Amino acid sequence: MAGKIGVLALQGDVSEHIAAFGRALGTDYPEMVVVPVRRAEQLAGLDAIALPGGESTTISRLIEKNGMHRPLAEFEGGIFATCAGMVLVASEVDDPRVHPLGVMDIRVERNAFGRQAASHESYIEILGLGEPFHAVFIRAPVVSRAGLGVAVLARTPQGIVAVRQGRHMAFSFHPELSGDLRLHRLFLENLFR
Ligand SMILES: NC(=O)CC[C@H](N)C(=O)O
Repeated sequence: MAGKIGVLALQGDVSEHIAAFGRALGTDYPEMVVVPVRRAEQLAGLDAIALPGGESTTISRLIEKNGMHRPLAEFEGGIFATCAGMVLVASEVDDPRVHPLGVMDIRVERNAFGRQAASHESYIEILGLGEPFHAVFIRAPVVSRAGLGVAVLARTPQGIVAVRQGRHMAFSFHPELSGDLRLHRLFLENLFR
């Protein structure tokens, strides 16, 4: 199947997302490519887009500056959002500097793990995966409210850390950093089934 996955390339860990999706497509989707996306026109023809980790206030500002808020909010493909990306896909965020896209019915709290646990790694259970997942949290957000149409895939004592709504998935942690591509594969299966 030919097709394209975009990675929003305004700020954040863009190259890690490009590499991880490239590997996840591997032999299962050999004709698909991964491309960086910086302008609204580049959204046309994408099957999905990844919103990377980084600084959500900065990415939000750049989305506005590049006229991409509405095109992203209306994007019809799947969205794979990690960390700052999870903040951006929300419908409600605790920080007024972020103008979220409202594509998932979730409320998100930025930097919700407090100073001690701000950055840490742990194995967590995720719905749909047989074995625990090595999750890398870096000043991670949590979901404090998930709407009725949202499937909660994982939670920690601090709150919900993985969600799916239709074709979209969002994670508090960074699946693009741990070398485990099961969540990328789950996303692709969910997108193309
Ligand atoms: N690693 C990350 O993406 C951190 C996200 C950051 N705390 C934010 O809300 O923008």
